[in-house]
Formats: sequence, structure tokens, C-alpha cells
Amino acid sequence: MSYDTMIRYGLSDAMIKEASLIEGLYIGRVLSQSKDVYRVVTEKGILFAEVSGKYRFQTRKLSDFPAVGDFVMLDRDLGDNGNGIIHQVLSRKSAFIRKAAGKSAQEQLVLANIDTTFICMSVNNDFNLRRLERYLVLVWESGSTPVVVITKIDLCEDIYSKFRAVDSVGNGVDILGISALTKEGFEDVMSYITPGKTVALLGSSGVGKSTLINWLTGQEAIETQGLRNDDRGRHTTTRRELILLPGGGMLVDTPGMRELGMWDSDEGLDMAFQDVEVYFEKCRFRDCTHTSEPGCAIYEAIRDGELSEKRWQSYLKLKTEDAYSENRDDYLKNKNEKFKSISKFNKSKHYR
Ligand SMILES: Nc1nc2c(ncn2[C@@H]2O[C@H](COP(=O)(O)OP(=O)(O)OP(=O)(O)O)[C@@H](O)[C@H]2O)c(=O)[nH]1
Ligand SMILES: [Zn+2]
Repeated sequence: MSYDTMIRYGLSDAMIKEASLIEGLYIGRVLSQSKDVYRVVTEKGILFAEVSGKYRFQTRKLSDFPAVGDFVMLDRDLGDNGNGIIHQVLSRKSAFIRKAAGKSAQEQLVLANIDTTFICMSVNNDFNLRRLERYLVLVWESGSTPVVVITKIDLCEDIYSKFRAVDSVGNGVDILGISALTKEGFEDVMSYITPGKTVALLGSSGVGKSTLINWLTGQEAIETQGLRNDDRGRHTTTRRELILLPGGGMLVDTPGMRELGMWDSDEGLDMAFQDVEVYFEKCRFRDCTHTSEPGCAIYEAIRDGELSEKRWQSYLKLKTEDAYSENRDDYLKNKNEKFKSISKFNKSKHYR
């Protein structure tokens, strides 16, 4: 079977392998969702679909239901004879989960299979390192890789200082500067949105996410180009919808941080605060609580100005809220390769 279209939409070898074990069904990817109805792209076109009755009945956790970005197994690949039926969701490589207060069974999937998440922050009043730290944890937790995108750099005289500030909390994540006005940074952004890759945009209202999407899509989303479109009536692009760019990569807007809720384990936090945690093993006592013990490396680092008191307070605050990430090793491996090319731009153009 040929999967050319689906591969353009990010279908991985692992997913093809997983799907090959399931007989008589077709692969699709969820582009958008409206209540229980999913808009799904398949090898042959775009159709609407719903989960099967059995699926609905057997699924205990909300987050096991399909969401935007999921690859699903359907009973058909064209919508000529009514809505398709989704029987299965293929294993996710990353997932943004909305934490509901209380029971984990109520956790809801917001976005799946995101490769890179652009944390967008503008140079003006939106610029806030404490919030950025939270975003970083949230993204690590999802299993996708964060990239900090500083927007509206045309409004800032000293972009170098912004880069350094972000770098002080980013622990080596890639940092880009863009301006929709001067068209700066386009290539750097596009270097992440390559064929088969899915990039999500995260950031507060007004930082320029829609502007960036319009800029990258050249005003018009072309996801239906070369495909049958079984949509009745005209399709207009809405929030939280996968958009296929002319060059082959995909883009999706996310709801704000508040809508995504908080987190519930530790790994994302560890990843985002490596610069803090490096001191822990230097404390004199193995079980140091970093409060009043003699020989506490955290205390000494703050005293000597190596670690900022604010940074430590952020860590403590977020630690109680917890975080999670599974892709730490992958990231570190990739980063070393990617860093060579990307940071060249940042370092040469903005840092110095
Ligand atoms: N100077 C300048 N203004 C920009 C730039 N990008 C966006 N803006 C302006 O910032 C404002 C907000 O941009 P949007 O793209 O709507 O921001 P958003 O993040 O999509 O905001 P929400 O739709 O509320 O989520 C608009 O007035 C844009 O014209 C930029 O690069 N430079
Ligand atoms: Zn200590």
C-alpha cells in the first residue's frame, strides 16, 4: 500500500508498522475536531469520522479518545457514503494533555504527535521569563521539543538582551527571533517545519501567532490542495486545526496555557531546570533540603551569584506543581546535531 500523502502528513515508519498489524482498516490523521466529529485526512482525501460504538463503550479514559494530530484507523478512506468510523488510535509520539482537577480519568487530550512546539513570546509587555519557564515545563511534559520564538523583534532596540535573558532559563533550547513586519527570521522558523514534521504554536494572546500562521501559509491554508475535499460548503481555517504548508510541514495553533492546565510529574521540570539541579549533587549532605544545612550548594550558588534567587524560587514553585517528559535523551541527542545549524543564526546575529 502507498502512503505518500500520509507520510507528508507526518506518518512515521513505526506507525506504518503498527498499522500493518491491523487488517482491513485505513490510516488517517485528525485535522480538526468539532465535538464528537473528527475531520480526517486519508491517503485518498478528507472525510468526517466518529469513533465506533465499541470504542466509545470500552474507552475509560478521556485522553484515550482521538484528538487533533492523532493517527487513527478507519473503516474507509473516502467519505462518499457517510461518516467514517474510527476503530483505533495509533501510538502517540507526543501529547498535550489538559489536566482536569481531580481524577486522572478526566484528563483530556488536546493535541497529539507534535514534533516541535514554538513557545511564542513578544519583546514588549508580554516578555516574561517566569511564564516562559512554565511553558517550557509544559512542552517538555508533552514529549515535544520546545523552541522559543521571540516575536515582534522590530519593536525592540536591544534584541541581544532578550536572547540572553531567554537563554538564562532555556537550558540550551533553540531560540529564534522573528518579525512579521520586517520579515526577519522566516528561514529559521521554516527550518523546523520540514516535510512530515508538525509544529505547534503556544503563547499568550496577542503575541502574533495568527500573524505568523498567515505569514507562513501565505494567507491561505492549502491543506486540501491535491486532495479531494469532501467537506460540504467552504472550509475556513479555525483554531487548533492542522494546516499543511506548501513546503510540506504542518502547523497547529494551541489554546492558551490556562486551557492546557497543569502537570503531574517531575521530568519536564528536571529538563527545564537542569541549571538548578546540577547543584543538588554538590550539597554536602545527600538528603539536603536546601533550606538551612551547612554546605548546601544551592545556598552557596545563590550567595556567590551563580544562581539567581528568582530562578530558585521559580523552581520551588513549579516543583510543587510537577512536570513530566519522556524525551529528555532524544532531545539531548538531537540538540547536539541541530544546534550546529540553528544556533549559528542566533549567536551570530543576535547574541553578540
Ligand atoms: N510590530 C509588530 N507587530 C506584530 C508582529 N506580529 C504581529 N503583530 C501585531 O500584534 C497584534 C496581535 O497579533 P496576532 O497575530 O493577532 O496575535 P495572536 O497571538 O494570534 O493573538 P490571539 O489571536 O489573541 O491569540 C496584531 O495587531 C499584529 O498586527 C510583528 O512582527 N511586529
Ligand atoms: Zn542543598
